[in-house]
Amino acid sequence: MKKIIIAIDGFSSCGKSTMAKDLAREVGYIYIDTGAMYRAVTLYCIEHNLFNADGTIREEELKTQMQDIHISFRLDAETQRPVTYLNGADVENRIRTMEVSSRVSPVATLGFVREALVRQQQEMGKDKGIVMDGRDIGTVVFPDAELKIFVTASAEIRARRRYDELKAKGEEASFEEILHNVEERDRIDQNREVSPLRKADDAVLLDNSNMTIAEQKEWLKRQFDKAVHV
Ligand SMILES: Nc1ncnc2c1ncn2[C@@H]1O[C@H](COP(=O)(O)OP(=O)(O)O)[C@@H](O)[C@H]1O
Ligand SMILES: Nc1ccn([C@@H]2O[C@H](COP(=O)(O)OP(=O)(O)O)[C@@H](O)[C@H]2O)c(=O)n1
Repeated sequence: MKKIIIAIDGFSSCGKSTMAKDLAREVGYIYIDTGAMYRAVTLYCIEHNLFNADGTIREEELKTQMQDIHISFRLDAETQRPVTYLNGADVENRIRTMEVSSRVSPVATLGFVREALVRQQQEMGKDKGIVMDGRDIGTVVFPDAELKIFVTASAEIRARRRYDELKAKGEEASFEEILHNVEERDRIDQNREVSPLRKADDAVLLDNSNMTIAEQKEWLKRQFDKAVHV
């Protein structure tokens, strides 16, 4: 069967990576979470004092240090889930904190950051057989992807899902803070100059506000089956 590229974009916390990961496992494709890459660059900035006290980024310093930032994914042998590595260290949990969530979108507005990460993402997908999720996959990274999905759900539902997830991990979280973060990131992601978040004209729209994880998984599998059989 021919191998294709599946691009899944959409708003924050709506279930993109959940469905992308499930599909990749089921059909034997590679899964790449591009949000994890922007989060890893953000963690690097926090750990290397590249944020000023007012929250702005020391852009020139980050630009010269981009060549020192190496991001990779490895499969956890036990869970079979991908784990994000930054310069050889497992950062999977550290990139999911509220601190990183609150700083990542400004980092993702920087053209030189996007150029470096997009280049790596295109390299990862050059042999196809890949499911990639993010904000600009169907529009910029793989404009010729055979299957493009754009996912959305109401902000309250998305914040509730993220809140439940953090609670389950035992992390302190406030629903109001998460809702604010989700809305703020959507605003920055949609309004940035470089590769703003938008639905590609040929993407299939999915509002999963009232869908279960199992339902959206089946829906995506049907889209995949259609795309590989044309
Ligand atoms: N349809 C759904 N119904 C309820 N919870 C969901 C659904 N899809 C995903 N989730 C949960 O919502 C949270 C955010 O999902 P995630 O896949 O990380 O979103 P994204 O990749 O879009 O940020 C996760 O805890 C996930 O388990
Ligand atoms: N392809 C991508 C992926 C993420 N991002 C940025 O990285 C942030 C974190 O992405 P994410 O996918 O981990 O976000 P969640 O929806 O999972 O919280 C987004 O809010 C965007 O600012 C991006 O600009 N382009």
